[in-house]
Amino acid sequence: MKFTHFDNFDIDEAANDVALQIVASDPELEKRTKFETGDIMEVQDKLSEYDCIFLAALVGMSKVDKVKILGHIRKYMKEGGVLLVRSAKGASAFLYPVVEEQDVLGFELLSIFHPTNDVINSVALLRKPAF
Ligand SMILES: C[S@@+](CC[C@H](N)C(=O)[O-])C[C@H]1O[C@@H](n2cnc3c(N)ncnc32)[C@H](O)[C@@H]1O
Repeated sequence: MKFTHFDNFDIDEAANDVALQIVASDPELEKRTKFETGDIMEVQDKLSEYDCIFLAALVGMSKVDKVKILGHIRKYMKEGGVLLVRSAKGASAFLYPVVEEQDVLGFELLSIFHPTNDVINSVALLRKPAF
């Protein structure tokens, strides 16, 4: 992704500071990357600017919070936009919240992938339908 711009939202300023230091090791990537500190639940119209949104596994630690955050993102993201949600299966569910089909109402579920190697997180690929 040589021309893609990345906007990162994290509620924790320290997490963004560390991420910024990592990205700064690649000056060309740094130019295309922004970090904003704040609760994703406070981000509204800005979400409609993105073709693709990645939701980190630990954003929404309980099922109730995760479903609320998924609903918030669905409300504001662009129609036809893609949302990649990290999930878990088996023992990794002790560490990370599991996202199931019934949690992603209003999205088109494109794919769920459960890795069988040493990668911990599963991923669900969703699309907001274009009406
Ligand atoms: C697995 S870490 C990802 C860190 C880093 N932003 C990245 O993408 O590599 C999950 C991050 O989600 C952040 N987070 C949790 N709840 C959030 C929320 N409601 N809004 C924004 N960020 C949140 C935490 O502060 C934590 O840094």
